[in-house]
Amino acid sequence: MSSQSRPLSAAAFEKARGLIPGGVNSPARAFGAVGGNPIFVARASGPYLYDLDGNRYLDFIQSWGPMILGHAHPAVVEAAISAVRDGSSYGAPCERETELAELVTAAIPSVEMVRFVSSGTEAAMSAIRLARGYTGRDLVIKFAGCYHGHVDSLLVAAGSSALTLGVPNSPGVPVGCTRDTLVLQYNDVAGLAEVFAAKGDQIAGVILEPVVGNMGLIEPTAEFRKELRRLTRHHGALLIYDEVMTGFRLAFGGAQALYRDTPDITVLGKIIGGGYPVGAYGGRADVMKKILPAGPVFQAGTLSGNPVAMAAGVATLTELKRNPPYARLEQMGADLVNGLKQAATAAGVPHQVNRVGSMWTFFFTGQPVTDFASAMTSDKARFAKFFWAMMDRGFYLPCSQFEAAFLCTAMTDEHMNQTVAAAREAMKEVV
Ligand SMILES: Cc1ncc(COP(=O)(O)O)c(C=O)c1O
Ligand SMILES: NCC(=O)CCC(=O)O
Repeated sequence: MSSQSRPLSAAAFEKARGLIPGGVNSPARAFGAVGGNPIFVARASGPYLYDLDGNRYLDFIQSWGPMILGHAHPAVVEAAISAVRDGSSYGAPCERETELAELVTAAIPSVEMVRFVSSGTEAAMSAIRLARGYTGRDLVIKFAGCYHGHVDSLLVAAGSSALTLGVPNSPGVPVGCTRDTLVLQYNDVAGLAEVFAAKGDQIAGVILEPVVGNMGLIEPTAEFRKELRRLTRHHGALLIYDEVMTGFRLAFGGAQALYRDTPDITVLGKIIGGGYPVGAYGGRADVMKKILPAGPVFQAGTLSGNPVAMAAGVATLTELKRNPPYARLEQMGADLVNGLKQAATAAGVPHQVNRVGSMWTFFFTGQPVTDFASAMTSDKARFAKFFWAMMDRGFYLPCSQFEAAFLCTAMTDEHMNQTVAAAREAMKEVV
């Protein structure tokens, strides 16, 4: 595909910028790290996005993860339409909530009970409050470069757009809100042991992305996971897996199924709402029963358990259960990444590619990427050039080096081949 022209997107962005800060409702989509204007999406279908100017892109963002079945999957569309016809929100319980809760708890054994909210941010915030309420302790450990939404106490050394746009610790977050947040390096077993030795009896919980997507994709070591479980258990702290990205993506039961881990609390979002606003947190029944009105820990929401989001979530999980795509996504991911590595090697571009299943990141660095510091060795200017070289060929990659890319079930081997062929050309433009 030749270089694309986007005057209508440019005009739409200009107009939005006068009305919406930065022209966007979430900074991750502003193209801040790569320069230039974001595309404005007119519609999306299967693996493709179409912009206002009529250009088509193979979409490796997939709404930052939720659209594992691709855009506008017929079963999800039907379920949502049917739910809307029954009324969009009640502020009263309905059976669609229980139906999704049944699917989630059956898929993830550590989640015996689940509470639905409206975003991943809300879910992570509530999970932290629950851990503190349950243990009667204040300290929470998080890891540099992990992102858990924009809740004040977790917006410390945060990944995703906070990192990309240079505000891992945002103005407006009072020191008091983050005083009880301890930040460690991902995969740093010695650091973890040290903090638990010093403060173990004050630690309410440890929250992490069990596979990180928000500083680019980073895998946990087996030792790190093992020590996390051992130390939290030993010291009476709760282990919180933030599976907003990985839940129902890396396996039906999430990263914890892949690794056979058992966290105390799991944070969910994205896929479980099938593209509608949703979040959830769940875990051991004795812990979850501390939430109001079963227990004293407050958490509420007008649109929590929204029937349209529940219906879309039920349709998505039902489809994933009926036709498990994980083996095929794994194979497509492996083929794609091998092709990208070959393209980079042929062009003499130093690189590291991290991948778990259908999530991957191509880092422009020669050094293995295992934590925040090694992710930072990437050549961001080269990444930006590659991003635009791929955009111009019709491939929509994450617009930051520090984000994961996603595959969806609507993609085929042919799409992977096309992507590799485009990358071969694009790599020549970045050296
Ligand atoms: C791991 C993780 N946790 C939490 C969140 C926050 O979710 P949301 O954007 O729905 O608030 C995100 C993504 O944004 C995420 O990737
Ligand atoms: N890693 C980025 C996200 O997952 C969220 C996108 C957004 O905040 O728009």
